[in-house]
Amino acid sequence: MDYYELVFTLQAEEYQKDLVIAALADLGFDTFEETDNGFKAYIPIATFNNGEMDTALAPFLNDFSFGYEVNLIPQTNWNKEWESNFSPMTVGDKVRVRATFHEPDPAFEHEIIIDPKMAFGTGHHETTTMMMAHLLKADLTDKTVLDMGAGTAILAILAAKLGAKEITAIDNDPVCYDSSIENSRLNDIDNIISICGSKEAIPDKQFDVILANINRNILVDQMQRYAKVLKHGGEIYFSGFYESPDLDIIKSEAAKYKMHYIAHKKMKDWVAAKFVKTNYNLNPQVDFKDLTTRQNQANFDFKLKFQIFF
Ligand SMILES: C[S@@+](CC[C@H](N)C(=O)[O-])C[C@H]1O[C@@H](n2cnc3c(N)ncnc32)[C@H](O)[C@@H]1O
Repeated sequence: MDYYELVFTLQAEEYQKDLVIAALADLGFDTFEETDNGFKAYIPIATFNNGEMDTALAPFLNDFSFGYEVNLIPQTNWNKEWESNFSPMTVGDKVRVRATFHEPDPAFEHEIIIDPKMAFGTGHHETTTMMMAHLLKADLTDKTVLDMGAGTAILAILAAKLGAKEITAIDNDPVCYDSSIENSRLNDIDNIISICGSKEAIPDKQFDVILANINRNILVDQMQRYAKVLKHGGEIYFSGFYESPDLDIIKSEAAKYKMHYIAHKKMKDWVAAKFVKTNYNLNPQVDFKDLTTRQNQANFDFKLKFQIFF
C-alpha cells in the first residue's frame, strides 16, 4: 500500500495546528508526525480517487492561511520513514514506550514495545499520553477492560501490564487490527482479544473499565452502547476531543446513560476525562474538579461504593 504524505509548514498559524489535525483525522488521516516547523500527515493513496484529495481538503484549508506539499511514499519506504522519526517516550517514571529497534531500558517498570506501521498509538500524541496517565492511577487488577479505537493496542497492552484480567481491543481499521495482534505478541501478552469492527462488534458482556480515545462525534454516537456494557460502578475514560465545546457535549451525553463526570486532564487543547457509571444522580452543585486530592478521591470512592451521594 502506498501513502500520501502531506507536509504542513506552520509559522504564525501554530495555534491552528490541532484544529487542522482534527479535520484531517475526520477525513481519514490516521498518522501524524510533529516536525520542527509543523507536522506531516499520512493517508493511503487508495482512500481518494484521482484529484479527490484536494477537493476534500479545500473546504477547511480555505479557512486557514497555510499551504501544504504532497509527497508519495511507497510502502517499501514506510518502515524506514517512521523508524527514523520514532523515538522512545516515557509516561511518568514507570512506563517507557519503545520500538523493536530501540535498546530496552531496565530502569522502567513497564516497557511497551510498539511497531505502529500505519496504526495510531505510539504514545507521543497527547491523548494517548493522558489516557496512559489515567491508567497508571486506576486499579486494574483482575479487571475486564474494553479498549475501543485501540489503534496499536498501546492502552490495552498497558492495561494488561497493570494487571487487567482480560482486555477486548476493538478498531474498525484492519491495519490497526493487525497491529494490535502483532503488538500484543511483541509484548508477550496473551489476554488481549483483538476485534476488527465498530460498536456492533462490542461483545454483549459487562466490563469493569472502558477506554475510548476516538473523537467527539464517534464517542457521542457510541455512548449508549458503552453504557450498556459498563458495569455499575465501572470507570470509563474518554479522549480524542477538546475542552471547549466538546467536554460539555460528552458530559451531557454520558449523563443521559448514568455515566457521570469525575475529572479530566488537559494537554495543549486535548482532553482525557474520567467518568463513573452509577444509578444515582450526582449533585450538579458539587464541583468535581476539586476531586484531585487523594483524600477527596477516597471520599468519593467511598460514597460510590456505598451509593451515597451527598
Ligand atoms: C486516536 S486513535 C487512538 C489509538 C489508541 N487507542 C491510542 O490511545 O493511542 C483512534 C482509533 O480509533 C479508531 N476508530 C475510528 N472510528 C472507529 C469506530 N467507529 N469504531 C472503532 N474504532 C474506530 C481509529 O482507527 C483509530 O485507530
